[in-house]
Amino acid sequence: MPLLVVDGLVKVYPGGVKALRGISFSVEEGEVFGLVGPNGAGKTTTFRIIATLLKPTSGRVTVDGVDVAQEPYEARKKLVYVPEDVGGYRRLTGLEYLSFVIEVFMSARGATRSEVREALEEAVRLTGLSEEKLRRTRMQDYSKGMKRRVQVAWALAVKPRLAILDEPTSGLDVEASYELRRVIAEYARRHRVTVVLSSHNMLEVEYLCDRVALMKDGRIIDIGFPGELVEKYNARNLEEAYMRAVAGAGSR
Ligand SMILES: Nc1ncnc2c1ncn2[C@@H]1O[C@H](COP(=O)(O)OP(=O)(O)OP(=O)(O)O)[C@@H](O)[C@H]1O
Repeated sequence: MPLLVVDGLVKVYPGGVKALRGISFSVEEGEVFGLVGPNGAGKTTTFRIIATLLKPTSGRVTVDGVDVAQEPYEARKKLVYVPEDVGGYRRLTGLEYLSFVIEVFMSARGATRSEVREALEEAVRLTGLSEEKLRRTRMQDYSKGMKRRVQVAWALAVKPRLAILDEPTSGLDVEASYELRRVIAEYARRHRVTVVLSSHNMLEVEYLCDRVALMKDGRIIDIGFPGELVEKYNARNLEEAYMRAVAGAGSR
């Protein structure tokens, strides 16, 4: 059974905005799966439903066999959600932040002290920062890129069944994005952590994702391996494939 199953999700927000119009996809264990599409396509809404933070109007999601609407507490033990902009915790140092979030996540799963310590060491390693810098610098004083790296580091280091990363590299410069992509790709493959991420950047998902879903206006217009989609739309790259898929979907 796939690790993540999204089946017929519909979300109508109060006020009548139809954010999701019936989307379905599934993600296998260890896969890096990308949702791509423009602003307002419904990526964050999908993530918030999977992460148990939002109830769908209809449809169903299971993570590792657990229905997220019926058993949200069980589901939360299996997943980590890193929103695009994590606020708060500004006054904690990087190390305090990592210790806090790792402790909260792992103790809910009944981890031992030594497992928590191991995850913290792993997270420190994944940040690429020295422990000294993490000990000295408050979250509010990191650059946006470093903050994202700290957040992604803990999300991967606790080895969840599913890591949901909302636009992990948005707003980062070329070097910081490259480095963060490398960390995600390498870690997911090495530890078989299933990753679902969103991005506006087609080149990024082409590099990072095993499979992608192309979204527009609350619908998935196509889904497949990046190379397969490029070929299917007779395109030079995923960006061009996306544009052709959108044009085709519009004329149907
Ligand atoms: N709380 C809300 N109340 C009403 N409408 C909302 C709410 N949150 C999102 N929407 C609307 O739902 C639609 C989908 O938004 P969503 O944030 O899921 O898209 P997105 O693909 O993540 O976009 P972005 O790339 O800009 O983050 C948009 O039209 C948005 O305006």
